[in-house]
Amino acid sequence: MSLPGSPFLAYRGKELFLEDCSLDELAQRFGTPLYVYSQAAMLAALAPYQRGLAGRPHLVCYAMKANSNLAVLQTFARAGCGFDIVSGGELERVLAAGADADKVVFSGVGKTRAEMHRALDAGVLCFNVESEAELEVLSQAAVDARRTARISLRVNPDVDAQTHAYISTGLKGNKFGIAHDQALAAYRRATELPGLEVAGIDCHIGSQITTSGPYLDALDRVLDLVESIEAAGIALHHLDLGGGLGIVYTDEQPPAADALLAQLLQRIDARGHGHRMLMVEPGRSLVGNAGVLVSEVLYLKPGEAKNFCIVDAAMNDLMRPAMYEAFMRIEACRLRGHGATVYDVVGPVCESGDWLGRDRALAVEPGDRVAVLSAGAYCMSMASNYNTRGRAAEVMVVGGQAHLVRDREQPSELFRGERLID
Ligand SMILES: Cc1ncc(COP(=O)(O)O)c(C=O)c1O
Ligand SMILES: N[C@@H](CCCC[NH3+])C(=O)O
Repeated sequence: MSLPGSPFLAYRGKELFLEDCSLDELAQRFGTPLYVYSQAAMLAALAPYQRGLAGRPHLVCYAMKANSNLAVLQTFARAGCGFDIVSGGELERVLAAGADADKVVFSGVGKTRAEMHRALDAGVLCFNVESEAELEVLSQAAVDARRTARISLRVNPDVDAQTHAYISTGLKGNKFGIAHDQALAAYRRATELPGLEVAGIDCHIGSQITTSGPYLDALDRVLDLVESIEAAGIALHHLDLGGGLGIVYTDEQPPAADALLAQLLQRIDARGHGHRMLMVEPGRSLVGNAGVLVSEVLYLKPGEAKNFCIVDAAMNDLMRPAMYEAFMRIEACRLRGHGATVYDVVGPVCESGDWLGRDRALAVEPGDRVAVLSAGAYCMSMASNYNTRGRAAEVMVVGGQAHLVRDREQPSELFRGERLID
């Protein structure tokens, strides 16, 4: 029986497997909490993007904030992907993973001068600029570095992505991008400034988007702008459509990437923009359903109002439920014969917001392991050391073999760089 979201994850008899690896056995071998990723699932998620864009100049830039493990980055770099980064730290990571800087786009509303200098030295493909003020600073940085910064302006189309308020980015109340009405003036300014070369335009309206309507609305707004920018004599080489496509956590039905792209390309072609290089910046949809978090049941605590299943993973390992009240499926790694009890699945962190799932029917005993599904995106990459907890280890299954791709952080490593005062 395979589970929603991933054909790579299924029960075989009583045991939960990711590809050919029993999650219970991986937990015994590597300890818990443990993130486990399937490389095959990541590449399978990339395929519809590549299919959807085949035959035209394009670049799939993996938005690495979703999961920045080096082996994950290496997987996408070897598959020909570029990367969407949002910090100097992400730049160092992609370079360490063997990616080409000239396939990197640099997004983000708050790039520092130091980050701009490093990205200019590395030779990134494009800066996705998010304000006029940033344009001025980038121009100065490029002149100082005696380099040219290729730029695109991120436009805020004021379109509702119909997602959680915290992960909507394309509404005028959001901090992201340059307002549609101000974009043409910003492009004019960009052509006047030294050190800058206008390369394209981009737009990203939010994350976990499950219908194509908002994408089509945003595209229309962007193409309107492209037409007025080119009418003003400013050439745009590429069109970056951003990321944001949702995944299945429970019963969502997002369009497949190739189906979504077919709709967008039809609109692009119909309006006469088919010659442009196309870029996309998917994050969650490439990795989300390719990973699970495996955790051990420490204690079962029956209560008057609630039963608690206390596990060894916590909000510091996986904060989506605490932060967005996000629903993530939780399954036993080994099915038991007895009936299920309804539990809140919680971690050891000292916060009542430290929960991974509420009101979940589980048949488990202490020492059993559970898997939080769809945990490949925005889980390990958002982990922290809160309560001075070391971050989990990470394993990647490649061709049926499990590889430890990141060690568990040990408690004694967690105060490195701190000093006592004499
Ligand atoms: C500029 C930009 N590009 C791409 C992404 C990736 O989004 P997602 O992981 O939803 O595909 C994000 C995150 O929302 C983003 O801010
Ligand atoms: N962290 C968010 C997604 C943020 C997308 C980045 N702008 C989540 O877990 O859903």
